[in-house]
Amino acid sequence: SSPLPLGSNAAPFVLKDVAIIGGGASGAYAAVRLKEDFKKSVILIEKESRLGGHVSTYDDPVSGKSYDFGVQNWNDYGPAAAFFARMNVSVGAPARTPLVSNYVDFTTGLAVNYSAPASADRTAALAAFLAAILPYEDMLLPGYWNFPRPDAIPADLLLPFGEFVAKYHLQAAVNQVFEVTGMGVGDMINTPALYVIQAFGGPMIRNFLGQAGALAPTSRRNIEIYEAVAKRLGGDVLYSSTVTQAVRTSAGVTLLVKDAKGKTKLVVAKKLLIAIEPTAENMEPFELDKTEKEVFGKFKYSKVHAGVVSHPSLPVNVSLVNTPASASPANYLELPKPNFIVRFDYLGSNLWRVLMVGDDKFDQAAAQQLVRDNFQDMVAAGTLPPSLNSDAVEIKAWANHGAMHMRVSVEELKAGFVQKQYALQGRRSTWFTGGAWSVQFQSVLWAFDDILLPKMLATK
Ligand SMILES: Cc1cc2nc3c(=O)[nH]c(=O)nc-3n(C[C@H](O)[C@H](O)[C@H](O)COP(=O)(O)OP(=O)(O)OC[C@H]3O[C@@H](n4cnc5c(N)ncnc54)[C@H](O)[C@@H]3O)c2cc1C
Repeated sequence: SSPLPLGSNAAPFVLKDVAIIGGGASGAYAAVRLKEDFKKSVILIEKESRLGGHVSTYDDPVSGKSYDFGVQNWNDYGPAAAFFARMNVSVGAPARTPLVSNYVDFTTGLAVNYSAPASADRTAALAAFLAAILPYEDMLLPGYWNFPRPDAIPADLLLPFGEFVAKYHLQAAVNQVFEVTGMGVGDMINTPALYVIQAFGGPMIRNFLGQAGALAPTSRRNIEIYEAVAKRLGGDVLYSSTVTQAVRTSAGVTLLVKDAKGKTKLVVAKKLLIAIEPTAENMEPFELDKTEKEVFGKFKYSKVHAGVVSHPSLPVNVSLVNTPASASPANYLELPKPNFIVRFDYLGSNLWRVLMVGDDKFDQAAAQQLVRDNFQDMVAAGTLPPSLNSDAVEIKAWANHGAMHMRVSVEELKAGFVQKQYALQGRRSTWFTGGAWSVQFQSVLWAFDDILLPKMLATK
């Protein structure tokens, strides 16, 4: 009853209960649960040569130390602690090196005379933020399963975040919300509050308020969790592989999968679980129908990059925080506008982490150029000392995180976007997980999978 195999008769044939696309947070976790808990045969198709998606651990050959420049830690939310235990990865509170913040306008390279909010004011604002969003938490986490009808969406969620901040007097928390994760949405102040709440949210605030913990492997190598998953999945992963063509019907799916060497395989599966961002480019091989195209075509998104860089002029034990001159002395709603570098953070061993966010055209070349330009501007402005024997910033490691923080306009939300998006679940034997269906936090996505998988398996 499977759809007809595609193309090449020579391609080896793989028959599975579920084919999963993308071995990041949501796909790798789903693969383990489907295989071990639900006793399904799975095949995980991952385009890189490793699992783990946004986790980037840099093993420094000089110092022998490891530095995480992607995912920093896991909110102790939902199944997170249990999953680490299950994978035999020992976890503790994440190591945090205290850094001194130096505020610099990266558009000019000049230092900014900025007074960060007092810590007591920030804590009070975070507590007020949590109280303000508490009534909405069940509508939003761990996904939009209980999202209200278009005419019942709380007005707070549709306010531009800047107005939400003003309404609840959250000014003293804004720079922290932005610097930690809120910057992912780009122009945070003008983004609907819904998406900033999703980018920061209850689990994160509880962590900062000391009401909930955060976890990280005690090895100080965050990739350890996905190395453990890879071991458990063994030959059920096709690495360095992507789908080049797909036939999807209500009876099942057939996928033509190609690896880096150009070798192809046909995968026939009863169900398909797509665990990658649904950009037009990513979805192209899946031959979306009109309904799917209409929904996914509405998404706007950011592009995110992170790197490990080095230069003798960069300051040790310091975080250079991008702060517009207009934020001086204490205008907390003045934030960098995309495309921007958020910070240069000292890691240790003469290494710094850079994190940057841009629009949908912000590619790796543009991001790396921005690093070099922002750095040169700081030297030219006298904010950083010149160095006699080293001009350009050296890029030691790079992660192109691609499209993230999928979001739509208030008008689309009021036109029932969330309901239309969720109605795609299960059509043509295809199910979806990942950030675009929930939030950009690994432990929340694991909790999202815990809800999704039984629904997926309950269908014929
Ligand atoms: C710099 C950075 C720091 C972060 N820090 C944290 C943090 O501290 N804590 C936290 O909880 N979250 C953090 N996040 C967010 C978190 O990593 C994401 O929300 C989460 O990884 C999203 O999971 P996902 O399954 O949707 O996608 P991903 O984890 O990105 O997984 C997608 C996977 O699919 C693969 N893939 C992509 N396209 C294809 C294709 N066409 N075919 C096959 N495979 C494909 C990718 O290689 C990847 O492995 C961070 C994100 C970034 C970028």
